[in-house]
Amino acid sequence: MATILDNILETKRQEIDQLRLAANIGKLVRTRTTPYRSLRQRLVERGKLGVIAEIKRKSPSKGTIQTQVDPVARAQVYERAGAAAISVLTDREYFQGTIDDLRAVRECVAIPVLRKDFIIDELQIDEAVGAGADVVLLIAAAMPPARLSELSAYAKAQGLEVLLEVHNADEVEAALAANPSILGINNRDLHTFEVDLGVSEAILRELPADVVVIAESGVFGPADASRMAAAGARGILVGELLMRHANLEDVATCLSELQVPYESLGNIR
Ligand SMILES: O=P(O)(O)OC[C@@H](O)[C@@H](O)c1c[nH]c2ccccc12
Repeated sequence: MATILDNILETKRQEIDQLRLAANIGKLVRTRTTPYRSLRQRLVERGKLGVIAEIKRKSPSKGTIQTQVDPVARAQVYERAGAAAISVLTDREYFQGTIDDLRAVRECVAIPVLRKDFIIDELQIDEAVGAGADVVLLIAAAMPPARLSELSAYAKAQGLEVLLEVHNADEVEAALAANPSILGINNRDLHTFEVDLGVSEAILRELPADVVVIAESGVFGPADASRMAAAGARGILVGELLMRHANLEDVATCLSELQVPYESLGNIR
């Protein structure tokens, strides 16, 4: 049976056909005026856990998460509350985002912005460049290892950083061979939606210490954040917890509490 990831990738192939048409008639913006900002550097330099704060209205596993979303106001609060970067879900069909959300966010903050989508083609990377993204997500489960390396190299050649997402030990080898800027370990299985923070802990245990890692999904409070930091993650990617708050003051408080200082932890990698 087709899983949700299979369905999403099928939709992406149709969107890429549209992008190709746009590119052919010169309607795909590939140039940018804004400088590139390094998320990797921000994660390595700070003495506390970095939070990549996400803008996500809806998801296939949770349905509608928040109806009142002003991406610009929210992004500014994320930045003010100390986020290491902002992740913008740009998939329309399954997450109710758009590339225009990313463009709007880029224009109102100075911290790095991640294009979060299901990227399987160079044209989507071109589009990310044009919209002002600093980092793109590539998902190991979405393509064969050789293609992963190809797209990673292409994105880096455009000046972007690559966040490469894995979910199990089998994907790690291909991911590291693609030489990502940052390795992301998704605690959520994109086929079954099952979430387990133990996934990050298990994979981190086997990784060389010089790999910059962020733990993605399933963080629902400071205790979870501390757990991911203690396992050796430099950062966490947080969506639902922040998005459930409609009140932006509450968003800021919630985000501040997740940035746990490394000194407070016992066994840091
Ligand atoms: O809402 P959460 O559980 O905090 O998760 C955020 C983020 O990790 C999640 O949105 C995500 C991680 N990898 C993805 C790939 C595609 C779409 C979404 C994702």
